Amino acid sequence: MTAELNSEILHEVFQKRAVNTHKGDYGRVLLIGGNKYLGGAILMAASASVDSGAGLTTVATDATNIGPLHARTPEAMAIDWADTVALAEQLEKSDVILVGPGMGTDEFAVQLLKTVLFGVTAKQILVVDGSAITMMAEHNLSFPLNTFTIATPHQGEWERLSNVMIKYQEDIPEMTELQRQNLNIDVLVLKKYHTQVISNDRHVELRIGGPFQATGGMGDTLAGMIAGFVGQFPEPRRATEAAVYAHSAIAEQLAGHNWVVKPSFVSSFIPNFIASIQTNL
Ligand SMILES: NC(=O)C1=CN([C@@H]2O[C@H](COP(=O)(O)OP(=O)(O)OC[C@H]3O[C@@H](n4cnc5c(N)ncnc54)[C@H](O)[C@@H]3O)[C@@H](O)[C@H]2O)[C@@H](O)CC1
Ligand SMILES: Nc1ncnc2c1ncn2[C@@H]1O[C@H](COP(=O)(O)OP(=O)(O)O)[C@@H](O)[C@H]1O
Ligand SMILES: [Mg+2]
Repeated sequence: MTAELNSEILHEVFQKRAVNTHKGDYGRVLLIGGNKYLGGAILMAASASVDSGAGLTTVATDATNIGPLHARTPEAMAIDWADTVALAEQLEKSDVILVGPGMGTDEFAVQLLKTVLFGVTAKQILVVDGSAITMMAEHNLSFPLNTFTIATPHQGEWERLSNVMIKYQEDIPEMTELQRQNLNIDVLVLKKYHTQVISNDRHVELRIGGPFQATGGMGDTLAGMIAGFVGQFPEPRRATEAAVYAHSAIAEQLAGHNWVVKPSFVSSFIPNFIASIQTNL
């Protein structure tokens, strides 16, 4: 039975911060994506990670995106994703790695994705989104065996990756669960109207949110939130569920006075939303 994902998850996951802590205690998050044409995707993921409260956010992206990133989100650090030495250093020291938003699917992107999939370790958490999911499907790549992996496909991306057609995703959820296990995904966030979050201990469904979220960048923002949440809150399954719930709860609040809710608008309300549930005072 699929249970409803409700606001209780927020109270379970959001924890008051201990006073004697510092940025190193709240996650070193590395976001990899944004080619020359899709830089906005990784910029949106970056602001979502920073606004979620990640201790340190670093972006590995096409060099053309670094100036715009710094102008919009100066809290984030950046490296040129073609700089193999800087990339290897960041890959080694990060706690959470998100790969895929706006990455594109060209040969450079495929090689970069392989570097990430082969380079992650058991101490890290990997979040795979967007173009990275499409490339995994196209090139038959495997998720790493020893790294906790969260995949965030929309239905079209899940169809490519799992070969479960969208109509069967709806009618026969058991096929999706079987493929989640076969593909070695620890948490599957199957994004759609009524997003599902499926992990080995439970299967929950989101029943808030709405078509005011049907705008490019909404998933890139969710991916950045998930990275920021798993970087700072314990238990990545529950932290992912909390991110999925908070993302749509914020959008729904904003939809009261907005026809569409811009993804960057959602991000800007994350700190306020978390504080409405949990304060540091
Ligand atoms: N400003 C930017 O730079 C943006 C960059 N983006 C990036 O562009 C790349 C391609 O992603 P896209 O998703 O746009 O394109 P894709 O071509 O990968 O997927 C979209 C296709 O999937 C189908 N589909 C079926 N069910 C769906 C569902 N429930 N939700 C969404 N689509 C569904 C759509 O009809 C469409 O044909 C990704 O890396 C993504 O991160 C997008 O996020 C859009 C904004
Ligand atoms: N009609 C809808 N109702 C609820 N949520 C929606 C709706 N349309 C889109 N969303 C949400 O918006 C996000 C879109 O993600 P995605 O398709 O990856 O966007 P992008 O890649 O453009 O950033 C998902 O979280 C999805 O659940
Ligand atoms: Mg997407």
